[in-house]
Amino acid sequence: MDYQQGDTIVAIATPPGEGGVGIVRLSGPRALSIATALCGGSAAEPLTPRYAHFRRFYTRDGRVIDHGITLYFPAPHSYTGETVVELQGHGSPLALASLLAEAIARGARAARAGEFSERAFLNGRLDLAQAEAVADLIHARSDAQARAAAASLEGAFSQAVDGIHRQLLHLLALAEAGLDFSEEDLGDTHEQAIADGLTQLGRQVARLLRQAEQGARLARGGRVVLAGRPNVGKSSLMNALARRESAIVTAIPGTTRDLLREEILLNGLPVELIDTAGLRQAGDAVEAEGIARARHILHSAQLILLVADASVGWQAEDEVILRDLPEGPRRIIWNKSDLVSAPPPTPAGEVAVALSAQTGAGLDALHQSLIEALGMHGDNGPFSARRRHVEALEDSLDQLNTAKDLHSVGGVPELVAQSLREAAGALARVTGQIDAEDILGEIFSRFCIGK
Ligand SMILES: Nc1nc2c(ncn2[C@@H]2O[C@H](COP(=O)(O)OP(=O)(O)OP(=O)(O)O)[C@@H](O)[C@H]2O)c(=O)[nH]1
Ligand SMILES: [K+]
Ligand SMILES: [Mg+2]
Repeated sequence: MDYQQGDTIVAIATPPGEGGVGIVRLSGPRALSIATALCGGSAAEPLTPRYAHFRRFYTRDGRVIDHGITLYFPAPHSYTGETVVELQGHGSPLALASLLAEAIARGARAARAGEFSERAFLNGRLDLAQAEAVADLIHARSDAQARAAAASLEGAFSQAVDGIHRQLLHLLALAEAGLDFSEEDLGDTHEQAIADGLTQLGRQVARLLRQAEQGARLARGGRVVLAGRPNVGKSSLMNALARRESAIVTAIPGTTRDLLREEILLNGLPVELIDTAGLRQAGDAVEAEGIARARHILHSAQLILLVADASVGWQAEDEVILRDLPEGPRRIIWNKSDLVSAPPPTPAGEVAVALSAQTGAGLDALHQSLIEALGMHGDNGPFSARRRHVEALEDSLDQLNTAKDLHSVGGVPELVAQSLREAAGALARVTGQIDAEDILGEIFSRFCIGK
């Protein structure tokens, strides 16, 4: 894309609210002329590239809105690859809103969410995986997430993808060379080289896929839902895990009605805990709504903790709840174990953890069980990734395996080459070298405005 084409976008790049500094960012062919006008027009010295100018910012009728630093980045040496100007004033929501309105009045357009990063991608300043890492870094909620996103932004993931992509194209060239000659011409060494290449690339993609899965898990975090009969101690357990009195605990069954959320860190990864209303025949409309919400949220859980009362053992009502749970990982939690000498028998085929939310006994074992059930043990992966990347790598691996199978039985060389081409294409989707248009809206709309 020619960076001198298209409109000029503007946004407040700093978060909403009061702060020391507030930044309005312009990008596009008219960024310099609009910023110059905002800074008083031709009366002031022209802006020098990458130089911090102290400037007043004016309305069209000459009123001073604020003053601060103006930075000018001529295309293509900017975040977006277009001409960018930043006006860095005070973090006053009203002054920033005026500045934004003035820029729009002078011909800029309010930027959509993620539009600066989208332009950076379209202008080749970032590949797609890196642009996604920008959003992941901004939204990171744990140190491990931030570090992984920074690694992706630095290109750790993209370089691994590109490296394999290059080798795949090389192998494809080799396979295609075979199409023009009969087998006798090229001989066994040629076929052996293709076989070796397929095996080796399969291993590399499989390894990268595992890392991407770790990275995606890391970026996503986990959601754990606490469910069970009234009064078994779901809210008590939530408070014990969150280490604060977040939920109301009383001896009255049906205490919790709304969904309650707390975030905890497990092995450096954020996990969202959700406490729910006790599941039973509801007493009133409020409780009925709480129970409906509880049942609904169970479907989005990565892990369900079905809490039961160790002092009374497994009840018919527990069994009904267990049978109604959606498919997926779950654990039985024998709470109130402080009241018994040994936990009661657990239903066959279920994994249980005995603990006491009140005394804290058994909480460490629960932590371990959560880490294991959510696959959060060990290495968090060297970079952040997303479901989209994992799927593309899976496709690539599938195609490589197909090529390998076809080749090993002496299948049609054209089909081997076709599978290799598809394997390369799937990799290219990760970094957005191909098929990017369809997903840009989806990816960048989740960014914040001004990024
Ligand atoms: N002895 C003992 N009592 C507990 C334990 N955990 C919770 N309780 C008591 O059990 C009662 C119910 O606890 P809650 O945490 O409100 O139970 P809940 O499952 O959230 O109840 P609802 O929100 O009404 O469904 C309270 O009186 C708690 O003090 C425990 O580990 N040991
Ligand atoms: K209760
Ligand atoms: Mg409760």
